[in-house]
Amino acid sequence: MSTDSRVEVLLKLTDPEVPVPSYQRPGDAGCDLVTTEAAELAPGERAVLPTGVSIALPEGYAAFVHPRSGLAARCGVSLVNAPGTVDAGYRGEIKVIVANLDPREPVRFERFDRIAQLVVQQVEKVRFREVAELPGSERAEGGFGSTGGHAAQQKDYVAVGATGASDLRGQ
Ligand SMILES: O=c1ccn([C@H]2C[C@H](O)[C@@H](COP(=O)(O)OP(=O)(O)OP(=O)(O)O)O2)c(=O)[nH]1
Repeated sequence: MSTDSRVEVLLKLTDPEVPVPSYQRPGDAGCDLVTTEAAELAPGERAVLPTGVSIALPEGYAAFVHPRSGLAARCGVSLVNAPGTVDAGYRGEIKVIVANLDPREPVRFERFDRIAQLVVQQVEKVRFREVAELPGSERAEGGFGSTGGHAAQQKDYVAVGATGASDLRGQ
């Protein structure tokens, strides 16, 4: 009997030289994804980079493409859509939408540089039931800074379609 409790995910390499994504250390939540194309991003620029892998997740799972914090801290690299969502039914190559948020320095990726990490999670499917009134709660409609704590950065938020922006002020 197998003692391996890990969830099996089918993987196809769309680039045969790509290393199979793996966890760097025990306890890591994400496996690193590499770019198969070299790219240079000017400050503020973005690119959709191929990873050379496609997967078939079991039903009830999704994979999330997360930024790598080292790249973010050192180079200002983030993902435009962080976290990117890979649906269980998606069979195409996983792509990573990187952005260079550094205001001054360009960033260069070489082929097989690790640019993101993939976190696989179980996801619930819900069935929406429409009601006239929602049950009460302590937070009620408070949001967008309603608990305070960042007065120095306080700004007025204008919600698209909102009639009264004051509802959304963080105070
Ligand atoms: O960072 C990402 C995000 C998504 N995808 C792939 C897998 C996902 O299943 C598919 C669609 O993504 P999403 O649903 O986020 O995109 P959409 O803009 O809503 O497109 P669609 O209309 O195809 O759902 O694109 C990636 O490869 N990388």
